[in-house]
Amino acid sequence: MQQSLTIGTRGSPLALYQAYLVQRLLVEKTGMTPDQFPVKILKTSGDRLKGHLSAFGGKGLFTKELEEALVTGEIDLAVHSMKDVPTVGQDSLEITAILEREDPRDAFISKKYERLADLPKGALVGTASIRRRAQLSAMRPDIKFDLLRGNVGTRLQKLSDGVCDATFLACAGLKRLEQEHEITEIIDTDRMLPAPAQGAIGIETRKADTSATALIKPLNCKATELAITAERAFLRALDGSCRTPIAALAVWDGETMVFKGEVIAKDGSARFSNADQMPLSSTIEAYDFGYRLGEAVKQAAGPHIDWDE
Ligand SMILES: NCc1[nH]cc(CCC(=O)O)c1CC(=O)O
Repeated sequence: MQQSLTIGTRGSPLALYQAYLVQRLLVEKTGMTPDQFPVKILKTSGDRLKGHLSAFGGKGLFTKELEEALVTGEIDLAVHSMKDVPTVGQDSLEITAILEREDPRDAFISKKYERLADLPKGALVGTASIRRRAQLSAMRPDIKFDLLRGNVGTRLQKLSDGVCDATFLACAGLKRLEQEHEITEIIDTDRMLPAPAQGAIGIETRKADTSATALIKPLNCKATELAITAERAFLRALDGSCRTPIAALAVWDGETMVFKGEVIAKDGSARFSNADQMPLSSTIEAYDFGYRLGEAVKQAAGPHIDWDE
């Protein structure tokens, strides 16, 4: 009999869904049984705090404890939303597989208005995301913001309670939680470019754990891996933390990667973007491509953007 591998995850419904998705895929691929992939819930600092994520150091809030548990061997696999994974990680760990990406777009959700364009002057939007806030401010300087924190279900409940006029959530999470019917309007990526890696799930392992690596590797989706590599390289070139509003999306046109990335001032008053396309097939090419585009944006944005404070 094969050994068992413990899957570590946060306890939110979305995190749990993702952990059990990985368990199911592993069972399908390996012929092993679900109990050989027990799921262990860990609380992360991101699950405890209130307020703006960026005000708490940002980096790794939802992943740090999972990575520590991986290092100590308490768990063998960590399942992450790649959007929440810092671009600089632990040396002894690696993202071994990235699952096929779900819809990367953002969804506008409101009980009062049918479209984003219908929001009246001075409407109150609930979001803890500095990227969505900056992008929306650039489009609509009149909009007011309120922090809306908590997991997807909590936020939807608060919206129903009328604490704000609208919110934005990733389509991916809503689809996975079968809450797609909550979507009021899907926002095209030309209007709101998603966070780097939005919609992608990654599985992290210890580099030294070659048996886990061998089991996980077949779950990797190459097209998604290359896209996420480029988007995260763009992010890394611009900012190691998550305190600057940065967006990036790579999509495929056949063998050609079509990339767009941007950095926005927190108040939406300045915006620097870059787009390019290139046929590529290796992670090194994807990384270089995204990194170069990020460096160019950083150069252009320079003093116009408040990088960190
Ligand atoms: N930071 C929270 C977070 N991390 C990943 C997702 C959505 C799922 C995904 O992008 O894969 C969300 C919630 C949201 O932004 O709506």
